[in-house]
This record gives sequence, structure tokens and C-alpha cells, in this order.
Amino acid sequence: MTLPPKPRAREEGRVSLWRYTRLFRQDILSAQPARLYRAWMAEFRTPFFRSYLCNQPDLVDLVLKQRPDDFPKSDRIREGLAPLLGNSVFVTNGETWKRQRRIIDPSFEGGRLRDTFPAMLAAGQGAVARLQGKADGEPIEIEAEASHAAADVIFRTLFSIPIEDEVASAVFHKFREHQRAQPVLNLGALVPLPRWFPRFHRRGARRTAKEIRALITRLTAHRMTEIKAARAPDDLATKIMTTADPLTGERFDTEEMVDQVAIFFLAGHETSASALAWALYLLALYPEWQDRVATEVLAEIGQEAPDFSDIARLRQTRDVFRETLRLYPPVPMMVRETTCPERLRDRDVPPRAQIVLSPWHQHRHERLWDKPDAFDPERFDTPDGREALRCAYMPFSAGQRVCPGAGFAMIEGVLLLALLVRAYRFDIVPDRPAMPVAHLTVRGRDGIWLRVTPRGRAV
Ligand code: HEM
Repeated sequence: MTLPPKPRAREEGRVSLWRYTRLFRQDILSAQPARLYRAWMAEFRTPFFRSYLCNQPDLVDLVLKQRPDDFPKSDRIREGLAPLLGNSVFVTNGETWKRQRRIIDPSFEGGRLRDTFPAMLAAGQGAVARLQGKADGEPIEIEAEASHAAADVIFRTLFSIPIEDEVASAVFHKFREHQRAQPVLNLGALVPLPRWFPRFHRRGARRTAKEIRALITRLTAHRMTEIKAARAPDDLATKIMTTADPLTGERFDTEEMVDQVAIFFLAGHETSASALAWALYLLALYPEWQDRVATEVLAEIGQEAPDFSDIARLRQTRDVFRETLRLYPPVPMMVRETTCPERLRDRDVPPRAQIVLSPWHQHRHERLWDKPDAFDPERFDTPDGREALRCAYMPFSAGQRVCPGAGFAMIEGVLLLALLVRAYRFDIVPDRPAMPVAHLTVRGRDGIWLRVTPRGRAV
């Protein structure tokens, strides 16, 4: 049986820091040796830093759930991302971070998700309509379509504006330019190289970051005016900007909200787009699963527009999306830093060492998953699969810093997949196979190409 694409690991043995950095810059995934798919913990020593990749579920639990305050994000992450994200919740630590989460989290709770559903649905219907003109069986690059759809979801749910809006569309296009200028956004953040080491903060990336922030400031300042005049739409931006911290009573001011909007846009659209594109690719690779999804969607919602409660009944579609997040976790690695001496698996770990948690390796770990590289959405119905889901599945991270958009993303992903597969058939392009590469998120090295035709018509 064909396995879904996986990059070849680098050969075992020592490599120089220069070579590692070069490999790393090309792609974080293939820069790593194959033993990481079997190891519980691996240590990397360089003259400048020590880094420990932890796969053992107990260790991951310790870092993310039991003592998260002792394993913060490093300041370098903030430095690396500051031009675009300022002091957003993604990069802060300690009391600032806690206050930001107290204000943000209520907007993503269950009841609010129901309220955002119509905006998500409109974005999904927009994606189906956009593909109509391209569904002629000629190869199309599906990541671009998925990015467009996911950006539309974010703008509609956050600011009640479609992606066609002038400012929304400008942010979206500037963002693409930003990625081209700085393809591996957090390289500098992931590897704490000494200050003299060449960085990849290109000048172009600084400029685009500034332009994106200026556009977001326009949206946010306008919304603040609408809130003050009591005529703001009831969407996520209004909810977040009017929520007071239950402990201090403080609200976000415009500037702090700009930082949060920047991360919602970045974290919320890049990740969802990556997951949707890989899900469609996997369904093209396994057409029997594509038929199962199409059949389920027709049985549960027919040709109607689904409502919020329909999504919970799309169980096979959800399992396909879950399995996609296992095989291609959009955020392949996360980094924390030790603040005091630690002893992990009988090794002394000094303060300021890097702790790397890798959904990519944990999700394909040979000792944690049965047939880890196979595509099998039914695995979640088996006792082993359920156990692995509980202790070795973290596409959204875990613990107090878990992704606040996890519930949102699971509804969005299932909804968009259901609408697209109901309308179209997706087939692979044999001479353009996809290969994952970790840029900002896990992407296709040369894009993800598929042939799209209206469902029911053969290619
Ligand atoms: C499939 C989609 C998504 C995936 C796989 C995903 C994954 C993740 C992961 C792994 C983290 C933790 C990163 C770390 O600790 O270094 C994270 C954080 C975050 N995500 Fe998501 N995410 C998704 C969608 C979203 C959406 C839709 C939003 C918002 C609309 C969002 C907002 C955030 C924010 C604000 C954080 C920072 C949280 C903090 O540090 O406290 N994400 N996400």
C-alpha cells in the first residue's frame, strides 16, 4: 500500500554546525536523523547551545502541563517574531501572557463558536464558488486555494469582512510577500545561535511586516471607533476588544489588539490552510476515503447548507482531518527553554537549554503508533489508537498554552473539507507528487498539485 509522502531523514552521524544550519534552513524535517522517530529523548550539543528533543509522553507532559511556567518560550522567539507580531500572546510569557489569555479565551469557547459558524460557512461557500472556474481537470496548486479560503474565514469571523475587502485582500497579499522575503520565519527563533551568527531577518521581511501591521492598525482603530459609538458588529474582534480581564478589569488597547490580530491572522490562516491542503491531497491519494467522505456528507447534510450541529455528525470527515493533523501537523515543532537545572531521563540539563517538542516526530513515533507512517483514519476507533490519541497527539500543543483556536480549527477544517468534497472530485497529478517541507508551517516543497473536477464527472 502506498504510504503518504514523508521526507527522507538525513544520514546518521555527526554533522558540523554550518552544515546543520544549512540543512535546517532548507527544511527542518529532513535536517533531522531517522533515529528521532524511535528515541524518547535526543540531545544536540553545539558550542553555543544545548538542545533536547523530547518525545517521551511523560516528558512532554512535564513541560507542557505539569510545570509550564518553568519552561517558557525563549526571548529569542520574541525577538525573531517581533517585527510582525509585537507583543502578541504567541510570544509573551509570565503575567503578561496570562492576562492576554484571560481576555482572549472566552471568545473561543463553545457558545461563541456557534456564533461564528455562519461566517465560516460563507467563507466555505466562497471557496466552492472560486473553484468552479478552475475545476476543468487541469492541475491546480491547492495550497493557494486553501490559503485563500482560510484567510477568508479569519477576516469574516474576526472583522465581519470577506477576503475581497480592500484591506483584507491587501493584508493577505502582503503576507504572501512577507513569506517570500522570509521563508523560514522562525529559524532565528528555533536555534539560539550566537549574536554574530548570520540571521535571516531580511530587510524585505521587515518592510512587509511593517506594512501588514499598518493595515491591521487601520482595521483595529476603526473597530475601536465603532465600539465606542455602539455600532460594532458582533464578531470575534468586538468580543475580544470588549472583554475585560476578570482579575484586573483591563481591556486591550488598540496597540495591544493589533499584536493579537496579527497572530490570529498568522496562526489562524497558515495552519488551517496547510491542514486543508494536505487533507485534500490525502483524499486524492486514497480515493476510497474520498468517496466515504462524500457519501457521509450527502447522507448527513444532503445538498443543503449545513448548520453548526450537523458538523458533529460528520465523524468520518473529522477522522480524516484528525489523521491529516497527525501525519502533517501544521506546527511541526515547538520550542521552550529551561529556567533552572533539570534532570530529564537521567541527564542533567542546564538552565537556558532548548527543549524541543516535536508533533512531527511524536505523531510518527514507532513506539507510540501502530503503522505510524500509514494513512488510517479508522485508527482512532481502536484501543491502541485511542491511547495514542490521548498521550501522543498534540497538533494544537497541550496544557495552559494550548492553541486557543483548536475548537475553531476543528470545525473550520471539517466544514471546508465537507463542502469541497461534496462539490468536487480531487485527483493526484502523477508527475507532480507532493513532498512535505517545514516552512512556517508544513507545506508542499513545490506546492500541492491536484486535478479538480465537479463530483460525479470522471477526469
Ligand atoms: C489546524 C489549525 C491550527 C493548528 C494546527 C494550530 C496549532 C497551534 C499550536 C501547535 C500552537 C502552540 C505553539 C507553541 O506553543 O509554540 C498554537 C498556538 C496558537 N494558536 Fe493555533 N493552530 C491552529 C489554528 C488556529 C486558529 C484558527 C487560531 C485563531 C483564530 C489560532 C490561534 C493561536 C494562538 C493565538 C496561539 C498562541 C497561544 C499561546 O501561546 O498562548 N490557531 N496553535
